[in-house]
Amino acid sequence: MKLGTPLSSSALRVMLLGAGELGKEVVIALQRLGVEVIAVDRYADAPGHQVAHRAHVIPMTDGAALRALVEQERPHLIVPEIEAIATDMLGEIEAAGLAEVIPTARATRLTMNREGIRRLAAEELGLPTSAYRFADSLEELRAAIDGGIGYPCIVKPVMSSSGKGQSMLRGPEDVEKAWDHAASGGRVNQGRVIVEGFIDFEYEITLLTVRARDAGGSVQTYFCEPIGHVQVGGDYVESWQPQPMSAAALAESRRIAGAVTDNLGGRGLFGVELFVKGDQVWFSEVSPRPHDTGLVTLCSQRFSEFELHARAILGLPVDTALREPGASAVIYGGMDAAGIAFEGVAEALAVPRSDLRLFGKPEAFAKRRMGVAVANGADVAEAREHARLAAGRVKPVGG
Ligand SMILES: Nc1ncnc2c1ncn2[C@@H]1O[C@H](COP(=O)(O)OP(=O)(O)OP(=O)(O)O)[C@@H](O)[C@H]1O
Ligand SMILES: NCC(=O)N[C@@H]1O[C@H](COP(=O)([O-])[O-])[C@@H](O)[C@H]1O
Ligand SMILES: [Mg+2]
Repeated sequence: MKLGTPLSSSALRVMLLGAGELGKEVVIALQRLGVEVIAVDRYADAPGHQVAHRAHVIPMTDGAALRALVEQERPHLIVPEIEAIATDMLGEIEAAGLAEVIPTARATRLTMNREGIRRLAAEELGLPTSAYRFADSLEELRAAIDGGIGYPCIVKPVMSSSGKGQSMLRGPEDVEKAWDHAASGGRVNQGRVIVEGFIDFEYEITLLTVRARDAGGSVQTYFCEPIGHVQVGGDYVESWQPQPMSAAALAESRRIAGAVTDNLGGRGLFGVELFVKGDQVWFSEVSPRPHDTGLVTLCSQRFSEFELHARAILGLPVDTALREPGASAVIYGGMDAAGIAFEGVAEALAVPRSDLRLFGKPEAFAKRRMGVAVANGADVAEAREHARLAAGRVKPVGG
């Protein structure tokens, strides 16, 4: 893939579908390599819009609108950044040779819907996962739980992320509430849910896995050090790298991540989510793109997950080495308001070895991720302390 000069006839053009906090960092990484970047999202002034060469707002789940924009912009690469996209149209675009879809149109189709990736991992690849069933109505959901999943269990819309619409159920009295919550919480209301048996894991990790060309030009699989994280209500609040693991659990994690990403194919970085107990590992899900818990790599790796994604998709070699222990801690909006301001930034940055990203989202919600603190330390425990302290000092206030 030849790199050229942005905004000229030699430009290599990349279109991001989704321009949130993760996309913003990918845009910056691509621009550092002289790529012309077009950022697309469902709302105006998304974080990635603010740093791209051009910005567009379209309903990305509308296939016709997506095709029209691709024909107008003629990107060489299309890089999905969020799951809610008209992935069937991505398949048509790929088949027509209009653009290359990262990592592949099939990977984005399978992972946008929990059913696609779960059936692939568990039924085709035979990988260990929680028990699961799918349901299209409250009655079917009750029947699935009574018919074998049991309690506790977790209900999620088949299309959602960041914990939206997710509930943990402890008994029959929780079923109706969980169904209603799922119906209102998915990014695309499909009226279908997955119910999963609860896995009583010791810890959970994201294993960032990169499919990139080596010096000889063939695609190889590279693993980053495991990232540990804490989730509240299905959304990540803290992550750190490296997560200590037994040699057996690490080998099993790599086996699972290798199997899934080999099958999905293409080039790019994947976030493989795994649950671990002792030497036992369960596959949970995979993002065929940078992962929110991987924000920690902004301070812990030689190259962040965003830089690795940029390199991999451009056909360039990668280096997944850890630099030093690091951690990240999320900053939520804490209120529903547009154009908020942030106090305490100087105090936050006075925390030793800390840094911040304020994403610039035009509108805050109480539980919308508006920023993140990252920090290093002598070890993971100290890095976590620094990151938590820095994040806690940033106070969103009304604009
Ligand atoms: N079967 C399960 N057993 C135990 N915990 C679970 C299970 N499924 C999900 N969780 C918990 O909920 C979190 C979020 O679940 P999941 O990753 O499926 O949601 P998500 O909406 O796709 O989130 P994201 O987009 O942030 O990855 C998991 O990281 C884990 O902490
Ligand atoms: N777990 C997936 C994830 O973290 N995705 C990140 O959040 C953005 C959407 O945020 P928003 O809902 O605040 O617009 C996405 O665009 C992506 O950057
Ligand atoms: Mg997840």
